[in-house]
Amino acid sequence: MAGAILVLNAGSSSLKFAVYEADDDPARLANGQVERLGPAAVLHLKREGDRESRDLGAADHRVALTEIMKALGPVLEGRAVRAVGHRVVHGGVDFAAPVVITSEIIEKLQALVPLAPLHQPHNLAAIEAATAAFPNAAQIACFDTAFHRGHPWVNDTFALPRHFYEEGVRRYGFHGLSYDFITGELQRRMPELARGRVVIAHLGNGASLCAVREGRSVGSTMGFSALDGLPMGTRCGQIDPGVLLYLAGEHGMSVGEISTLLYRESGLKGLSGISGDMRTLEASDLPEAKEAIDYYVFRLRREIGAMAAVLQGLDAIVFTGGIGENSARIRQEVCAGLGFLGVEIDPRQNAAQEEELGVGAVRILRLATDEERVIARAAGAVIR
Ligand SMILES: Nc1ncnc2c1ncn2[C@@H]1O[C@H](COP(=O)(O)OP(=O)(O)O)[C@@H](O)[C@H]1O
Ligand SMILES: CC(=O)OP(=O)(O)O
Ligand SMILES: [Mg+2]
Repeated sequence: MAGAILVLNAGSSSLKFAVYEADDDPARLANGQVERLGPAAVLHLKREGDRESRDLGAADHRVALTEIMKALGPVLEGRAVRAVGHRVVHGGVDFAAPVVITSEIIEKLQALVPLAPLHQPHNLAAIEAATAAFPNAAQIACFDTAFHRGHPWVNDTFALPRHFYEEGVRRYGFHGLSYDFITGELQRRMPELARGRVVIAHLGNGASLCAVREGRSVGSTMGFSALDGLPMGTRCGQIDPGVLLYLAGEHGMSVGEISTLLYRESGLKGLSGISGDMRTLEASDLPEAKEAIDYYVFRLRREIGAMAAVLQGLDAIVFTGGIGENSARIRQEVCAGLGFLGVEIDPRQNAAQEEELGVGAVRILRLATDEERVIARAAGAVIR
């Protein structure tokens, strides 16, 4: 029976999936996602040039996974699933490369749930569901943190007493599977640029920047958790730790309440009071929507400047992720304030969603990311 590799990627607002042949550079048989998880989720499935979208109504990650498994029935018919590759957002200090999942590993990943509450529980639930559905398949974990593990120490630490670093209180960085894919694309298609100084902006529901030199991560805006750095759909991004002390001390907020506030009620959603979804905000005429976007753009520009300083110069900016790939407005507004770095965007090429957008000294690229492909390659290598 022909073999297949299934990939599951639980993001904070989406559950993405893909099925590949179990070959060397595996051909993709189908892919898609359940997006806008919440009260009005939508399932998209692409297969052999066919596209289908279906409203699911209210769906969380669990419901989404059940619907995806149903939708994949016909794709998997007559094929044995040899491996299931999982995105696991937090690998902590122990995991710097993909691993075959065992019960000991699950225990270690479980311990990291408090560090990535919007992702890790769903990643683990997907592992459990896939193990039950495909008991003979290898289950493989691929980590968002792995790409950043070669960070220089100054970029990896906080200015806390040193024993905290040993304990694992470090700046890990996330979205590593996406950065891995994009740097791979640069190496394959633009090798000269791949040797240069590149800032990759992964702007999805979660968002971060990665400073890449010679294909390796030397800095990122995300840190110990996926809260730091840029503002996101529902997450605050960088915040003065004094605010947290104030909330605990003066408002008497518990750890759980502060966690809910920072992970689920802040960012674009908190600022606008309307939505954490960029499409909704861009379509709104309310001043609060514009203000939330203004803050998003301001912080993005500020952090791109910081990453350019980490790299001591800038050869290219790459936009990727749901917002980076699709929002001409965000790309335009961000680049408009970066002329001093040699960043100049062509409004026509940008509006036309072309790949090359820059007309100044710094190249500006819009590239679609493919975290599932990176996971499939790793899973393929394991079963070979
Ligand atoms: N055409 C578009 N214009 C603006 N924003 C978009 C567009 N398409 C998707 N987005 C935004 O992308 C974000 C989701 O990104 P995605 O990378 O799919 O999320 P996740 O982090 O869950 O993987 C949402 O804020 C969504 O509104
Ligand atoms: C790490 C993270 O924030 O991921 P996502 O953008 O998929 O939610
Ligand atoms: Mg994502």
